[in-house]
Amino acid sequence: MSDLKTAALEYHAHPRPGKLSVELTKATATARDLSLAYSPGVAEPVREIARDPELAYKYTGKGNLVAVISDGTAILGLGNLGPLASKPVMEGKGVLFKRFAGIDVFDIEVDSESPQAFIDTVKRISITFGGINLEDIKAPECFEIEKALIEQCDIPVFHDDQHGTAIVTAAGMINALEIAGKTLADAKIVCLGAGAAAISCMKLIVSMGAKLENIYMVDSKGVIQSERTDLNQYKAMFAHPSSKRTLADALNGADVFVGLSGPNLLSAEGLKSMAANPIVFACSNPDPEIAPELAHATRSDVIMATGRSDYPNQVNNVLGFPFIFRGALDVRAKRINEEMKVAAANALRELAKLPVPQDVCDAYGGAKLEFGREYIIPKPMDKRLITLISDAVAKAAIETGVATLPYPKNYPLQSVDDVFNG
Ligand SMILES: NC(=O)C1=CN([C@@H]2O[C@H](COP(=O)(O)OP(=O)(O)OC[C@H]3O[C@@H](n4cnc5c(N)ncnc54)[C@H](OP(=O)(O)O)[C@@H]3O)[C@@H](O)[C@H]2O)C=CC1
Ligand SMILES: CC(=O)C(=O)O
Ligand SMILES: [Mg+2]
Repeated sequence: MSDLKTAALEYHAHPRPGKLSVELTKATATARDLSLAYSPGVAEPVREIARDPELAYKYTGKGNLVAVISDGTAILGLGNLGPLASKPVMEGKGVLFKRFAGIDVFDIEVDSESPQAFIDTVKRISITFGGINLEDIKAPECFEIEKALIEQCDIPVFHDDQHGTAIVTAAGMINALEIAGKTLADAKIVCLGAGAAAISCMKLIVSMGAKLENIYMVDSKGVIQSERTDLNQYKAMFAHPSSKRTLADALNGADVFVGLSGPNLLSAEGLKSMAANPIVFACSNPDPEIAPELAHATRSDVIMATGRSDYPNQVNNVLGFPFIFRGALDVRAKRINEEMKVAAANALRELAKLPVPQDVCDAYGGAKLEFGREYIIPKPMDKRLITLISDAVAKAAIETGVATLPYPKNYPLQSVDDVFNG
């Protein structure tokens, strides 16, 4: 077994199985405490909530509780391995929510026979939570599922692989283009993959200034172009007239490659054919579309990012979902709208340009981190993410009328420790 495999299995198994547990937030030392926490005292908040459902936010953990829910149909880039196998990833998302944004998570793995069964299950349990983070559900079913749940639930429902990924990718791409001396409006972009993450990423960058006709989306059958007759409605949005048919055709002269597909699908030859200062976001997890070592050996001018924690430039939705939900929960937003997503992307992009605190450099091996080819996007350990992204999201929610609470008194948060100092 490789060192990483052994260490990863050991980490998950010991000293107790898994990565999360439930903690108590109130005193439970005496009979008096128990008479408040349970019978008879618990009847009082029950009666209050029955009278006014909004009081669930006052008397229960609902307002700080997010469900991370999967059917296991697209677990990272590992494919459809079923709901139970997705549990380590869903627990992992719970770890990130808690560590970076102080949000409690129940991970829920649903064994559903159809998208409708999944929708019905999630809808029925949705009242438990302040928000729902859908995870690792494959396209195209994920689009129908998210749309239905947004319509049926009165709490934020957010498919992280779509929107979390899109927000972080857009931020990283705009910064990388700036470093390469290019612009989003002129960039020729190849997106390998046409699933949940890819469709949403390309939609967001178009809304932020990329031109649809400059985007070549490539699925397992080749370039998505007007003559294809096998496209679902989501892929069809990206079809335009083109003589390009293969990934190699699309890569020739391209400025940007975004991989949201699977491992080792970008060859050295393909990378060689890209324009000067090529930007490569090989975001498939855990194994990228091209290994950074091969990319750097192939092109000395490449600006390279992966979804992984162990290389520079981690373009991963961890930079988005904890802070976006924090902001949305704190103003009790009814949904996470486009303005909130763009606000998050811009906050993330701008943070990358600020001087990096020493503790963040220390957490990443001590090297000085500075806006440039090896640092296009902030690091997950940067405490300023909660300050800036959650603030931007909360303000955008208020400005666009989806917030039901005013700007919080404890904002902008300086750290996770500030969350309950309202
Ligand atoms: N770094 C990050 O933050 C994130 C990374 N990802 C990564 O993106 C990838 C896709 O995830 P997701 O969108 O949720 O999954 P989906 O199942 O929704 O989409 C997978 C897509 O990959 C395409 N694909 C698979 N194999 C090939 C191939 N050989 N050539 C071209 N395209 C191929 C599929 O093509 P077809 O449509 O023809 O079947 C499909 O469009 C995963 O590797 C995941 O780890 C996802 C979210 C976040
Ligand atoms: C990062 C993530 O959500 C994924 O690869 O699916
Ligand atoms: Mg995912």
